[in-house]
Amino acid sequence: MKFTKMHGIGNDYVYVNCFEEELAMDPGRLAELVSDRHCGIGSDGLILIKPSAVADFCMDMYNSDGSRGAMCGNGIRCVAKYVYDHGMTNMTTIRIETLSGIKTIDLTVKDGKVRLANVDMGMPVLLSQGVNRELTPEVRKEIADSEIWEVLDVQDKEMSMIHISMGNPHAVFFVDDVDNIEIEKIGPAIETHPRFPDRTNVEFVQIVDESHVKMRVWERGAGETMACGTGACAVAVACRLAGYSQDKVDVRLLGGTLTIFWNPDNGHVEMCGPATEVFTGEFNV
Ligand SMILES: N[C@@H](CCC[C@H](N)C(=O)O)C(=O)O
Repeated sequence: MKFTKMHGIGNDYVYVNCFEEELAMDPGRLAELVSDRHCGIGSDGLILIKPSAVADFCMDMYNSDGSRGAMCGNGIRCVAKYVYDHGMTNMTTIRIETLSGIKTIDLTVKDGKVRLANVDMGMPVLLSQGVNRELTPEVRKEIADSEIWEVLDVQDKEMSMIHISMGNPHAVFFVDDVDNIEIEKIGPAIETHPRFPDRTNVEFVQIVDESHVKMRVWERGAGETMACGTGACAVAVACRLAGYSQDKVDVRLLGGTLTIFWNPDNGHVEMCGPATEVFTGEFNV
């Protein structure tokens, strides 16, 4: 099977062009095999680039444990770069179908290659306290502090979080020092907490100033990763709701920085960042 290894600020996936390749096995099992950092290629998961009946292309993503993800922010920038750089389209505005809807990506191209991708990630949804409330510009203006937060009992400690969906769920916690979090211990405890029957992604965020924050992520189905695009969007929304940041914020992750803008006019979140192709190869299945 031919593949391409790509990453979005260190969040790395194996990409398979399904316009040309046929999968020899179930994609979840394949994701586990290719992701193995000793016996496979090594990645946070697998992303299939497929034809779409409703958009220009379709992205189908799997975490390294074989579970399917509805959306992947770093992955979608890489898919957009792949289809442009490999001559599958010459459009610089591309619509990509995902399990959480169609996303539009605007590409910045230099010397024939994609350098930056700006993704319309859609409207965030508040999940705290078990509600499912679209954060429209109107809701955002009137929402009360008491509706935003939820207290979670984690390992006998009460922790306040803001739970946001960006097409996939993110539990956001504010801390004083992200570098000192025991993420290997607390990450899985929150990911698999009985409060989240479908598990959740977990973010720890430290405020630097009104337009800069630092975060680390424990991803559902993958563990700690260098970055998470949907996670950075959820963090920016949580920071804005909590009154810690402005609409536009630079989110610094272990692998680099994403610029996130929560547009007050249409309620959509925009994510801007790079995408990188590392190598191509063949995997024996
Ligand atoms: N790394 C991704 C998110 C991948 C899916 C996530 N682990 C889930 O299961 O929801 C990103 O960049 O958004």
